Amino acid sequence: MAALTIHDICCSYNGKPVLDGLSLQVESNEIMCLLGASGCGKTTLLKAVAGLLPVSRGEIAINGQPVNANGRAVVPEERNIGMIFQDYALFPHLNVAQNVAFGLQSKESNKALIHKRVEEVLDLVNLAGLGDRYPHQLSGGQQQRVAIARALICKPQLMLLDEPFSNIDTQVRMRLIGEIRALLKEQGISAIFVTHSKEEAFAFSDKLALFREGHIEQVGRPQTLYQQPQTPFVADFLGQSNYVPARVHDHHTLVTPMGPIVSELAIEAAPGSEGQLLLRPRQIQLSEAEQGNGRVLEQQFLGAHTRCLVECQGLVLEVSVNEPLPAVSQVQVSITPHALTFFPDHAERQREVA
Ligand SMILES: Nc1ncnc2c1ncn2[C@@H]1O[C@H](COP(=O)(O)OP(=O)(O)OP(=O)(O)O)[C@@H](O)[C@H]1O
Repeated sequence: MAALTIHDICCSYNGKPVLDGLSLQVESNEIMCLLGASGCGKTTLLKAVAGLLPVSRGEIAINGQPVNANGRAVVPEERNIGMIFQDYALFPHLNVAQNVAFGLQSKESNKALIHKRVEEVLDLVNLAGLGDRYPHQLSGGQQQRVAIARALICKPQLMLLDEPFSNIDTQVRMRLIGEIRALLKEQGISAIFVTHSKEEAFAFSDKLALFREGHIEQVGRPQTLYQQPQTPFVADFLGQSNYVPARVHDHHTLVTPMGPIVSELAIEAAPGSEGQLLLRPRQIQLSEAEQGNGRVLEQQFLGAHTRCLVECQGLVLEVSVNEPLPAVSQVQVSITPHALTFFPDHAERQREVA
C-alpha cells in the first residue's frame, strides 16, 4: 500500500491558487524529495499533507486512510506523522530528554515507559548520554538530531522534513543526511523531504519530484531525472547542460555539427525532426590530438575534477575531465556512448503556449 496518495489537490492563499490539480504518490518506506526554486509550492504541499492548510479540492490518503474525505479534515495530531523543520523548533527551556518526551506525554502516562523510549530514540540518533543538556549547549547538527528523536518517539508512519539540513554547516551536512536516511530506512518510515538543493535531493531521496510554479514537472529516480530529463527545465535545474543543434536521422542516430552521434536507446522523435541534443559535461570526452576537432579555451581545476570549456565546430561545450589538460591544447572531442536525450524544438514551444 502507498504511504501517501495525493490526488488532484488544490490549495490557495487568499483565493490565489498555489497548487492546482497536483497528484503524487509516495510508496511505503520510500523517501520522496520535493525539489524546486523558492516559492514554487513545496512547503504548501507539505502543510496540506500535515493538515496545517485546508485543501479546497482533491484527496489525500495516508497509508490508505483518507484524511480529508467528505469535507472533514483529520487534525494534524491524528495523522500519525512526524515533522522536522529547518529551525529545529526545540523548546529552549526544556532539556534534550524533555524535548524528546514532549510528544509522547499526551499519549502515554507511564513515566518509566516514556523514559525508556526517550533513551531508545536518543540512542538511535547517536545522542545517548546528552539527555540533560539544553538546546543552546548543542551544535546545529545535534539539535537537528534532537528534533528527529522527538519526531521518532511517536513511531510515525510518515515523516515530513522541511529543509532540515539548510542550517547545518556543509562539513557535517552530508554525514547527517547519510545517517538520517539510514535511520528512516532501518525504521521502515516513509518520508517527504523539501529542499531547494539538488545535492541534498540526490543524496537523501529514493525519488524526486521537481516542482515548477505549483506543478510537478517530472517525478522519478534522481538518476533518471538527471540522465533522462523530459524537459530542458528539468535538465537545467539538475545540472550543467550543453545543447547541440541536431536533426533526427533515424531512430538511433542524430546528425549534429560534430558529425553523426549514435544513441544506445531508440530516440522517440520522428526522423527529420529538428531540435537540441543534451550533453552533460561527463558525457563528452577529450583526448589530446594535434589534428583534433576541438580547442581548449579555458580550464578550472576544481579538486575532484577539472572543468574545461572547449570550442568544437563553432560550439562552446563545458566538459568535465579528471585531470587538467596541457594549456592551449588541441583535442579530439567525442561523445561517451549513452542513451541520447533529444528535445524537439516544437515540444518546448507547445509547453510554453499551454
Ligand atoms: N501564508 C501565506 N499567505 C499568502 N501567500 C503565501 C503564504 N505562504 C506561502 N505563500 C505563497 O505561496 C507560494 C508558495 O509558497 P511555498 O512556501 O509553498 O513555496 P516553497 O516552494 O516552499 O518556497 P521556499 O523554498 O522559499 O520555502 C509563494 O508564492 C508564497 O509567496
